[in-house]
Amino acid sequence: MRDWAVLEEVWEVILDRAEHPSAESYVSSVLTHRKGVDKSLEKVGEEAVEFILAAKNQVPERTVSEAADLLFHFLVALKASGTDVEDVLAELASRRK
Ligand SMILES: N=c1c2ncn([C@@H]3O[C@H](COP(=O)(O)OP(=O)(O)OP(=O)(O)O)[C@@H](O)[C@H]3O)c2ncn1[C@@H]1O[C@H](COP(=O)(O)O)[C@@H](O)[C@H]1O
Repeated sequence: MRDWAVLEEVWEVILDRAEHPSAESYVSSVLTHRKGVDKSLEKVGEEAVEFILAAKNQVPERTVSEAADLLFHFLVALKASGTDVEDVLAELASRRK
């Protein structure tokens, strides 16, 4: 079993940063920004492209690093857009055959 717990940990940190913003926090800076949703969505697009290029060019280390960036910014974008991860997980689960 892979350690998916880190994804949950990062999600919990994002929720905490939303509730208790701090000046040093990148996540808080995005979530409290007037255009936070736009900023986070822009990062998702940017990181998705970087991930695609790394994977297409078969650069394993960069593919891993860009995949991590994409997952992180995707989670921030979910929070910024008011989407609950639980709903996404439930949707995925409902598609299981
Ligand atoms: N995984 C990350 C993570 N990945 C990237 N980043 C930040 O995201 C910003 C953008 O970095 P990228 O590498 O995505 O892009 P870049 O091209 O280097 O930078 P840009 O010019 O695009 O802004 C940088 O400030 C990075 O430090 C992250 N910031 C936080 N986390 C996680 O979120 C937690 C909370 O972080 P804070 O909110 O900063 O406390 C941390 O403990 C980590 O687990």
